[in-house]
Amino acid sequence: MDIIVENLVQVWDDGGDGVRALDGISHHFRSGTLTCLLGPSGCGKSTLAQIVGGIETATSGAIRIVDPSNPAVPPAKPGRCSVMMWQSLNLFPWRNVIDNVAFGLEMAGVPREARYARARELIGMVGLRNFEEKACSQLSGGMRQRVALARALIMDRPILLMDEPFAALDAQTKIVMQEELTRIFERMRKTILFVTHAIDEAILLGDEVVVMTARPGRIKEVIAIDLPRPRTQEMVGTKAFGELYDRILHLIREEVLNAMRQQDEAVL
Ligand SMILES: Nc1ncnc2c1ncn2[C@@H]1O[C@H](COP(=O)(O)OP(=O)(O)OP(=O)(O)O)[C@@H](O)[C@H]1O
Repeated sequence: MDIIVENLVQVWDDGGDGVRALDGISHHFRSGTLTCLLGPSGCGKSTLAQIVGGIETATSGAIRIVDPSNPAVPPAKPGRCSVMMWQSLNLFPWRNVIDNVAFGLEMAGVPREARYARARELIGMVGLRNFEEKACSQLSGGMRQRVALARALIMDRPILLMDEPFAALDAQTKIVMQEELTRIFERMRKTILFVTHAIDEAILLGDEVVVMTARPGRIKEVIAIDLPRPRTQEMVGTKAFGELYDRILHLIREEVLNAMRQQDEAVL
């Protein structure tokens, strides 16, 4: 599904003048591509993901979700065709892996046998075969992340929204999960919005990187990542990767400094 965002503005109620989180965001997120949203803390990345996911409604502007291969079909409702995965995974620790993964289908009334069959497929896909019966409280952070990914994928929605899903992982586990995600993405080709603070992660995963300004969030620049797929960690050391990194770092540094200035002014 294509996600077409037009002049999106979000002003959060803070009991005063309001917090202008997004200020005129327009972008076309193309079907089957992975877009990374990158920007300083508080620039509105999560806000944008939540609005695209239908969890929040924008103050003004429009979102159209359309199937590019079937343009005559009316736009879909944001919440209906997306699923969100957060850093705080919201797994049920007392439930086992398979019941966590199958949760969405259980809520949708899918019979036990059918939902377990699908859950087993996805548990295999994320590399957790034979862990079906383990309680989630007994799993490592990386394994819980895999459960959360399988739980999101089981909904089979065309749009996957990922808000810093790997931020809490140790460096090695993060590398493995990034490679897992690229592998799954190349296989499933969903439209993915991936919020991150990490430039290297954005380049490794993304077809494009949307660099946002300090609050109020606007789009500063969109960088196409033309590295070949499949992507692997070995690419991080290449000249092409380094050039992209430097270019994005330059853009981000300016915005992080702006965000820090804003914070200083708020304290004074
Ligand atoms: N529900 C809310 N109510 C009020 N203000 C909010 C709400 N959600 C976010 N904000 C404010 O909107 C601004 C943007 O927040 P958001 O979480 O979208 O930024 P972000 O770029 O994702 O930040 P970070 O990288 O630190 O997670 C911040 O100033 C934040 O405090």
